[in-house]
Amino acid sequence: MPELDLNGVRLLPGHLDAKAQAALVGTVRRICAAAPLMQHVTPRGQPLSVRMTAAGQVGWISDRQGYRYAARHPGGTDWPPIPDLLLRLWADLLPEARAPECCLVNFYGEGARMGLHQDRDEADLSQPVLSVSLGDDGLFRVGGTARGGKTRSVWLKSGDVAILQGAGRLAYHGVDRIRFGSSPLLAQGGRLNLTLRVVT
Ligand SMILES: O=C(O)CCC(=O)C(=O)O
Ligand SMILES: [Fe+2]
Repeated sequence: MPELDLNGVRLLPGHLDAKAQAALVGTVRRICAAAPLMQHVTPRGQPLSVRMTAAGQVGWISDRQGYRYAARHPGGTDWPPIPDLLLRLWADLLPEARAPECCLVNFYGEGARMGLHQDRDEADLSQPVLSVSLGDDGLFRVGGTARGGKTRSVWLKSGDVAILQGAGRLAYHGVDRIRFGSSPLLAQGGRLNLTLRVVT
């Protein structure tokens, strides 16, 4: 399928075939076994609807103390390593970039969403963020680099890859809703989104 440009965010529809998607689900299950999915709270104590974990040297967490990258899962264990499959995908698509240090795992159950935000907790914003969607369709909204601008929405499907880089690196983005049960990939339904990030 042809590549799309959403306010500088590159979208590669159907980049991963069914076999690659199934293999990635296996790697996510292994990550979750070592570092269980958690429902973080915002600094004000509001629970996020998306459940999260991570792989890599650091993982993104949020609690009463704030949002940040942390060297350990809140349960006290190290984050498991980033799966080779994902490291290869990154190297193939982003040969110029530094190696990713975090793979954030987002799980959207029925009704979960993510509000519009910029990804800017990373130190070097010249480095891209690579996102992989697996499972149920998610309605992805992308705006410009200022809050309140015009936005565009597309349904992200299982196997789609998005790259936030250059002009799109600081684009506001979020997930308004998922079509629960739209994909057979996860037997219990839901959407997984994996983002690879250079953090330091
Ligand atoms: O789920 C998605 O497609 C986007 C996730 C996201 O924006 C994030 O984790 O920062
Ligand atoms: Fe984001």
